[in-house]
Amino acid sequence: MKLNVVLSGGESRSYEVMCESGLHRRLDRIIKDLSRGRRVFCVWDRFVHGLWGHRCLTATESIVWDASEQNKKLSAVEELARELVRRGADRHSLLVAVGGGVTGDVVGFLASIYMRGIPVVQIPTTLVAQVDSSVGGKTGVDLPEGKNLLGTFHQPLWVGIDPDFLQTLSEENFREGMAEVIKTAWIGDADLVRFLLDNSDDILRRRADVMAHVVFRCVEIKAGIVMEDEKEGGVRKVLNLGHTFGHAVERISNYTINHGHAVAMGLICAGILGRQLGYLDREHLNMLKDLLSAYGLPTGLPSEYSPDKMMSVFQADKKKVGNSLVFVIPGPPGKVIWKTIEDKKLIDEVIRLAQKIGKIYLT
Ligand SMILES: NC(=O)c1ccc[n+]([C@@H]2O[C@H](COP(=O)([O-])OP(=O)(O)OC[C@H]3O[C@@H](n4cnc5c(N)ncnc54)[C@H](O)[C@@H]3O)[C@@H](O)[C@H]2O)c1
Ligand SMILES: O=C(O)C(=O)C[C@@H](O)[C@H](O)[C@H](O)COP(=O)(O)O
Ligand SMILES: [Zn+2]
Repeated sequence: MKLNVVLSGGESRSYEVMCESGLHRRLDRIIKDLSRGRRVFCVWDRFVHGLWGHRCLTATESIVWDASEQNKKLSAVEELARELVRRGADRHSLLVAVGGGVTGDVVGFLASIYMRGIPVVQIPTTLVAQVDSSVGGKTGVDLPEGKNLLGTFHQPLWVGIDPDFLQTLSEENFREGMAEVIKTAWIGDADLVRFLLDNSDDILRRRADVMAHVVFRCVEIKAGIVMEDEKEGGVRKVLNLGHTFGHAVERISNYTINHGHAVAMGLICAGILGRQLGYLDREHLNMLKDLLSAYGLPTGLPSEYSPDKMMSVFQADKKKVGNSLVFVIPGPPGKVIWKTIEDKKLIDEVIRLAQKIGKIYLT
């Protein structure tokens, strides 16, 4: 399965996303063709290299790095850049990011600034990266003050997704990816939401054909939004559903809560906000909760994420306009809006309700 992401500027700014089981075996050949004689450097997540490095991209020069959210920071970008210089990478070189969303974001960012910008190919190996981060060109690193506060838009030259990579993912990381799948389905496709509810056993077993369908459909939804609004001037904000709350959770936890779990908590908060505003009915809020629960994801907010702490971290949210916070709010599956919320008491109330949602909405 393939699709083209066509950005404003036309064909010259389009790129292919290929999703195919077994693709990892063809990557050396494909990258060689894409490189057109340029030197290629594959930057691998060290852990993924240990699992997959002998099975693919063996003909390409490798650099490994210790990928983790704690290491998604500017100093890691500098270290990798210096390694590239030592190895003779120049402005005609091509980078290939092989790993999860952290590797994709960091290597994408590095590519966007290395000698003022070189191309990057994304080879996503986690579910988060396959359904979300490898497509759309957002790159970046965290600051102690907040998530992804330094970054660029740098669209990849090509994206190669092989659902086979998902077979070696830990249970926790697979479930984490399901939070972004649920987010994407809720934004763009009521049928996919139904599919996720009806097929949780096959999905949790990572049945290859089912996963290929889920991953590709998410990529189609995300690519459609990115094609409409590459740099988040408008509709792309919906891809941030659950992220205002989620990013605050990540930051408050000092990045010890992983992105997917934080997004799951954020989706519940956003759902409660939708309910309070009369945009999401009780039945659909319960459906969202059931969906998260079917995939073993959090369905509420732990009590340590108090309204005061959350409020102070929201100040670093990139969707803020002046002093006003902008929240993405779910309606029924397939319908999402964004809205400026001035009423701080309402957000306070939402956070409190998220801490006891089981009692309030399901009895
Ligand atoms: N740019 C975007 O649009 C975008 C979208 C979504 C998420 N993100 C970012 O992505 C990051 C989260 O991504 P992630 O969940 O992939 O985290 P990650 O890259 O840290 O990977 C999670 C873990 O899985 C391991 N791993 C990777 N591939 C594996 C495989 N095939 N088999 C076994 N283990 C494997 C990694 O070593 C790591 O320990 C966050 O920083 C988030 O902000 C960015
Ligand atoms: O691609 C997008 O746009 C997204 O918002 C996707 C999110 O899942 C992702 O976590 C992204 O990194 C968040 O971006 P940010 O601009 O809120 O930092
Ligand atoms: Zn995300």
